[in-house]
Amino acid sequence: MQSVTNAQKAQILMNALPYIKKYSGKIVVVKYGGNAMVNESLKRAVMGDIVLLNLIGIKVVLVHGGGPHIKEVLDRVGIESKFIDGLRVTDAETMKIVQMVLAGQVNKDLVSLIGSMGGNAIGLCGLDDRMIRVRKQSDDLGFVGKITSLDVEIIQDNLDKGYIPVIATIGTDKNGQAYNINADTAAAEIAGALNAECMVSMTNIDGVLRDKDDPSSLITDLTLAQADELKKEGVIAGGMIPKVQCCIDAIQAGVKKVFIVNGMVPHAILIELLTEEGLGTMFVNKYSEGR
Ligand SMILES: Nc1ncnc2c1ncn2[C@@H]1O[C@H](COP(=O)(O)OP(=O)(O)O)[C@@H](O)[C@H]1O
Ligand SMILES: CC(=O)N[C@@H](CCC(=O)OP(=O)(O)O)C(=O)O
Repeated sequence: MQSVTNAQKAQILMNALPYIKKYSGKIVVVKYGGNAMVNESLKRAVMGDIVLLNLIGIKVVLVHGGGPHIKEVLDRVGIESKFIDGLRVTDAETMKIVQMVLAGQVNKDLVSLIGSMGGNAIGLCGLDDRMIRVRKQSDDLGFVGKITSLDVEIIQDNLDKGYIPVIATIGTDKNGQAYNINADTAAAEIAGALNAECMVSMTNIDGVLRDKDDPSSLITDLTLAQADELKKEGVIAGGMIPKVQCCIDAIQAGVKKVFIVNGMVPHAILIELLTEEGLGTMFVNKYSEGR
């Protein structure tokens, strides 16, 4: 590897200055999908980025998924994973496991990792302070919740104290029954309710591609009108349909910029937020000043 001089290192830090100024004091919601949590070293790199953003004054909220982790435990107890339009069919037994895995294992592992890297994280799920209130989405899906209201005060309070809130996407109905919520959907709603400056959705592909099998066909900038057009053309398919819809919803809820980035690229969040180039797909309401 080419060695970097101290002067070059200093210049790299200076190049980030305008971006640090832009985001410092602002809220950034990061959605970290289970498919991008492939190994410990990558997870560490992502949590390191989050700690760094927090230490330069950015108010980071981490909303995590954990679909593959849920599947692994369901497989172990002999329950088959079933999905309708990308949402997990969640019976009572499955719901117990979803809560155990998301709010227990995945949430606390991320909190602990952030702590080990010098950050202060606090683990929450939508049951805490009845933060995420839901109703049953449909009888076919069982305990899958549609968000009816969000009370983000507990997130705001923790941000004000300098904590990094780490949120598992379990909701509650008015009787205290727990419900499963897709993590992208919850992240977009949380970002909107917090009036976040930006949302970054980390997945296992570079962003929205014109041809999903050709990484060179990455679409770097998308207005809402163009995103709608790509959906109609069928360019956006499968798991990307709900993900893009969540990005559109977040922009419509007032989030200024929304990115889909490849969480398998080490330091993807830092590259996207703190450099001129960026690396994934950026959604904007209409063309503005660029990244
Ligand atoms: N136009 C497209 N650009 C990128 N990915 C696409 C596109 N159309 C379909 N996809 C598929 O969507 C997948 C991402 O969705 P998903 O696997 O549900 O993400 P996650 O698990 O991170 O929420 C990609 O891996 C890809 O196979
Ligand atoms: C209703 C529903 O489908 N919930 C998701 C929640 C986890 C999630 O969204 O995880 P990823 O971000 O890793 O996909 C599930 O049970 O898999």
